[in-house]
Formats: sequence, C-alpha cells, structure tokens
Amino acid sequence: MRVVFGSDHAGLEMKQYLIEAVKRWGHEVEDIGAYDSQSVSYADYGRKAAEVVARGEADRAILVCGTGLGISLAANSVNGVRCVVCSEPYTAKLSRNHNNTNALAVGARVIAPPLAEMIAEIWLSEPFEGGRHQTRIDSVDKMKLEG
Ligand SMILES: O=C(CO)[C@H](O)[C@H](O)[C@H](O)COP(=O)(O)O
Repeated sequence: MRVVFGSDHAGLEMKQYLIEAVKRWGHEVEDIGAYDSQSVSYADYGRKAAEVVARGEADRAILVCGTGLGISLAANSVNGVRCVVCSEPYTAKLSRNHNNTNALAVGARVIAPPLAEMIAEIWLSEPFEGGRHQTRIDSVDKMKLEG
C-alpha cells in the first residue's frame, strides 16, 4: 500500500516513529511534512496529505498532531477522504470495517507511540465490509459534495 504521512510540529516525533513501523511492514511511504519542530498549522498538512489520497497518489493517509483532532478536521474537508481520530484499536478496526476510512489521525499528546503503532497496524490491515455500510458512506459522501 502507498501511505502518505503528515503532521504538525506536535506530531513530528510520533510521525517519524510510525513511518519506520509502516516501512517495516512493507508499505511505500511519502512524508509531506512538517519536517522540523517549528510551530505550524495542522490545517496545511492535513489538507495536503488528504489531497494526495483524493488524487489517488496514495491509498491511505496517517496524520499526527497534538490530539489528532485538528489534522483530522482538515483532512475531512477534502471530498473522498474519510478520516478517523483513534486512541484505541477497536475504533480503528471498525472505522475500516464499517466506514472505509482512508485516513487515520492520532494524537501525539494523547497516546504513547507503541499504542499508536498498534492502532496503525490494525487500521492498515482491516478490510471494508461493504454492503449496508457502502450505502451509508455513499450518503455521507453525497452530503459532503452538496455542501
Ligand atoms: O489541533 C490540535 C488540537 O486539536 C492539535 O493538538 C495541535 O497539534 C495543537 O493545537 C498545537 O498546539 P500548540 O500549542 O501550537 O503546540
């Protein structure tokens, strides 16, 4: 899978940690920044990474900021991107099975790196179940397009 990573300054270290894990699992990785600890807005990086997914240049995005929240809001502003904020594996699994999420956000100030790694591993491996869940996703995607 091709996985694009983005973070703000608060998520920088955890992003590096997750990039190494995702590479070890055999995925192709792209990092769109931030690249240093200078204070920046999560909005720019969440949006940019989500646009990479929306253009089909990556299959998934993994995003990190302090809480995961700001960067997920930015990612969810992009049509075709469904981003979930996760602090535990159950939501990560169900977000794939039922919501077909294509972006995952975690909070570097909320959970420890090994837990974020476990969440990312489950999230990258769980399938979408389709069926009734596809119908529901389609209706949300339509709402987003209609504004
Ligand atoms: O978006 C956030 C809050 O939902 C993130 O936690 C940001 O990383 C955070 O707001 C950055 O805060 P800072 O005080 O500018 O480091």
